[in-house]
Amino acid sequence: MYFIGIDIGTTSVKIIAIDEDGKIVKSVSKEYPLSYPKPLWSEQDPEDWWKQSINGFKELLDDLDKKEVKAIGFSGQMHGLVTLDENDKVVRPAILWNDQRTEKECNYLNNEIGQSKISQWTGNLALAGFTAPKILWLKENEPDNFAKTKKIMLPKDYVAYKMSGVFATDMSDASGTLYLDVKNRKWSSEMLRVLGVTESQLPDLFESYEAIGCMKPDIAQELGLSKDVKIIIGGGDQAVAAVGGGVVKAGSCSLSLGTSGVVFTSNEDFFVDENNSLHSFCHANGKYHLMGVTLAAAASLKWWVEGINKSDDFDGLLNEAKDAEVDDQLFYLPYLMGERTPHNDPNARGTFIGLNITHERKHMTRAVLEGVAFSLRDTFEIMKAMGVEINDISINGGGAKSTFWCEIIADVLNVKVNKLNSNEGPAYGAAILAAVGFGRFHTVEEACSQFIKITESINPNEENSKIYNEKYGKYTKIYPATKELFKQLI
Ligand SMILES: Nc1ncnc2c1ncn2[C@@H]1O[C@H](COP(=O)(O)OP(=O)(O)O)[C@@H](O)[C@H]1O
Ligand SMILES: O=C(CO)[C@@H](O)[C@H](O)COP(=O)(O)O
Repeated sequence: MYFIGIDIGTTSVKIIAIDEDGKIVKSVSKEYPLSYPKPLWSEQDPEDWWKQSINGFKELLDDLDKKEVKAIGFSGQMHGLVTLDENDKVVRPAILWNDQRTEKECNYLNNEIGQSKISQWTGNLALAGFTAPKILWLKENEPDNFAKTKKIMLPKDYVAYKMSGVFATDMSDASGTLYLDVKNRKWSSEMLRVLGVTESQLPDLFESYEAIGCMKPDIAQELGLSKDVKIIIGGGDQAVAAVGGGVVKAGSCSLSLGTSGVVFTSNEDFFVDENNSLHSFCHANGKYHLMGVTLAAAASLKWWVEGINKSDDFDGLLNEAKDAEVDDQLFYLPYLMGERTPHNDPNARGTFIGLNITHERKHMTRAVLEGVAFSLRDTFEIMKAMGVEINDISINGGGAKSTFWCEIIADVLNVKVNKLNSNEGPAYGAAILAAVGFGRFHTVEEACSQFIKITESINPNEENSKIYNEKYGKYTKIYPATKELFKQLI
């Protein structure tokens, strides 16, 4: 038996097949472009997700016994606004999670409607990347497109819809729209009224491990699969990555080093932190979770390696950076796309501070890795202040390929960092949800306990932790000192 997990990531679609014991049999990945048509904008064409998903499936299934494929589970980048017209054609490019154009709409929601109502209705506050402010933006700036929109969905739901014909989403991904009543796991009628959207424009809600239907016969035929292959809706990539990392028990913690960086804890019950500064969302196991998000984590490294150094040699640049001593005077702020946790500031910008004549590329690469780790520590500190006790974290995402970066994170957070038998994060979690939805397991927890193994633990280095603790103290002073300047510069 094979279960397939598909993750519609920001840089690529990743598809993996696992067997009934959770062993990865094959994995493929297909890239697609990301466009920044204007400052603050970030968009993708949903058709690219679909085309590359089909190409990826064909490659994955090439040498697998197709009749053994039983179920497909989904995961995807969260918050993206996908709009379809009455003929199910995409109305405009999807507006992504890291798009920052909605400051005005967020101010309207948080200040005019008011934070207390928004939080009471949804469990969260308006942030620029969330879906609700994007709908308000569309209504105001592209009224013809708004009028044409008959279906509103999230990235993975678009691919699942094309594959199954069922208009569906799940609680974990829907949490990031800001029009789900997270606590009660239903659409918020109050928020829909504010947005001018009706429930008929929204997908039906499922839990992440539930089957929404089967593969459409024409797609099954194209891929050589049975039309009885079950489609399991899956979830937002962060909740699903947490499943892939076994973070399903209350208090357990994961860290994702994808395009974004995320610190995530699993909770039994719905909970909102004092300042509502963390995302308070439904988990993919039917319960709840909290997370904080830095918008440019591995995106900072990709920008540095590919964009600035015009190289594709990630390992080469990272190896070079190992030679640089920890330098307590050189800092990097990773706010290339504005920032969510803890500043919630679309105007924040990336910065190197403290450069001197002796600095070389290796020092700057190291500063990039450290700056992302410090930004993740900001969320970690909020969680610790809430009384969440974190002794170890499981790590996933493309950045976790670098043991050096994992070591820096262990030192900066002063916790043990666990690498797992699968570094495929969301795609692996999606395959686990497929196995649960097919009926191989009764619960997500049962599947995780059988499939997930720690392969390597990285303990913090006491001396480096001390140095980084002091360096973090200085780091936290840079954003407040530059905040007003960033605003004036934009
Ligand atoms: N060898 C490497 N070491 C560390 N990071 C890497 C390496 N190769 C790629 N990456 C990082 O992995 C990121 C992609 O991670 P991934 O989890 O696939 O992101 P997403 O799901 O957002 O598409 C790239 O942005 C890049 O910075
Ligand atoms: O906005 C969020 C979570 O709230 C991001 O985590 C996106 O879901 C995209 O994730 P990656 O592409 O970085 O995995």
